[in-house]
Amino acid sequence: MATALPHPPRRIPLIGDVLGVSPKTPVQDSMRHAAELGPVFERKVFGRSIVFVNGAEMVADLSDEKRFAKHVTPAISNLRPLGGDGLFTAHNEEPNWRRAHEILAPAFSRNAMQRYHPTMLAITRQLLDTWDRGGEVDVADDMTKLTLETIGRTGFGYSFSSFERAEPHPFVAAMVRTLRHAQRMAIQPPVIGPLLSRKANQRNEADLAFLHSVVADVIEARRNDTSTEDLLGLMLNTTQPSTGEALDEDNIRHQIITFLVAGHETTSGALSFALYYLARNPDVLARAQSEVDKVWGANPDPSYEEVAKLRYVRRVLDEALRLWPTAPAFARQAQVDTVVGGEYPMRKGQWALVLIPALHRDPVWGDDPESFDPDRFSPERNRARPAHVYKPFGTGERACIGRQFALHEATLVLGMLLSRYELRGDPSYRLKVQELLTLKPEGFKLEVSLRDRASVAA
Ligand code: HEM
Repeated sequence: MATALPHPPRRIPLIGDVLGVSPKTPVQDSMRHAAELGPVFERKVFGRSIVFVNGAEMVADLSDEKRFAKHVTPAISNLRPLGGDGLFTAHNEEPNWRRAHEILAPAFSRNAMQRYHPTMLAITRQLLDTWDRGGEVDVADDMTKLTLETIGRTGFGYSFSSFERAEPHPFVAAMVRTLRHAQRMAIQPPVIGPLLSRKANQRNEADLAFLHSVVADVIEARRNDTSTEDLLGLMLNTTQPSTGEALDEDNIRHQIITFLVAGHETTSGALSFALYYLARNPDVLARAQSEVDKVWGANPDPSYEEVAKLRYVRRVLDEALRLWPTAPAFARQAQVDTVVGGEYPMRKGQWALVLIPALHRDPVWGDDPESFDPDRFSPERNRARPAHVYKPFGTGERACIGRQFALHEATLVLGMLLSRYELRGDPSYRLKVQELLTLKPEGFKLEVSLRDRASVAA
């Protein structure tokens, strides 16, 4: 942006705005700056400047698809060794973006969701089998097992045997390390940084090779299968409707890794935050539980259609994603010379980062944006809010392709857990948000026990 922007105090020449910030919490540090500096501000790190936008009016401008499009930031570019020109990391003009987007669209249709539903339910029941033993559960770990298994089996017919192992699948450990590596690379100092990270780079190469080998196995297992019922079937056996072009094998590998990562990290975080807020808010928990009992009855076996009937549970999820949108930022690049927020000129090619958790605390959300209130998402209050103030799934053509998948899966799982268990959080737990490109409540545990069915029936 051409106009001088507010920036954090104590800027150091050459180094920039690094005092008082931690490489482990870039999002939460930026949220603090947003609260102090207002709807737009700039941070400099080692000579690189990033403009952060979080005001509702300005985000509405950035959401205008005629003037702005997705920008692949340096942080996303660092994920290219993992995702290549897969959907998430592709530049807008790369032909494989539109090709894959068209080829994969049927995998996210209502029909496809109906097909995935029994698998999602079966995997949820595997989680219930382990929770039925009662006692303390590590919420983020269990939600990660569940969501990885769900995308693996519904998308690729591949099981990570997540519930049969004591430790998470090695794919998860390798993936977490590569995400951490990419996050560190995004803020390392020039020249000295690459020298210091030689060993870490070697480790990262080994992790990438391992991730690609898992994916090669996933493809091999389906080599002679001609079905087109899931993501992999569509990629192996169909072509782009508008051109007749197929995806090449390199790109298919990148798409699989993309979906395995994008398809589980964010949903598992969303479920974990929702459970955290349920445990913290007994009134909300009681209301959600009573909705599930009323709509599904005792011992539920919900059909696809019955999941969307859990209106209040869905609001709990929406509100958890308001406070902690688990993919916390997206970037927009000007396609023309323009002005945002009525006063900030942006030249064609300039870009800005939308800090979603700060947008979700804009004054349009009322004077107590930190409070957890699922009724913010009642139909009346939804209608009363301006457009473009709620963006947990990004915006425009490059918004999340898996939105309905995530919402169906998460509502189903929350409904099943609410129906079956008393959920008690540790009252001394203080929310600690872990940042690893996506957000999660770190170290959050629940004490679970089977509900007393007599009281459910009453
Ligand atoms: C609560 C869960 C989820 C959240 C909060 C979320 C959030 C997002 C956001 C914000 C973007 C846009 C990123 C950008 O503009 O740079 C995105 C893109 C994407 N998401 Fe999700 N996502 C979720 C679940 C899923 C699931 C379940 C899948 C797959 C089954 C998925 C696959 C993708 C893909 C492939 C893209 C890139 C789309 C494109 O550029 O064409 N996501 N997601």
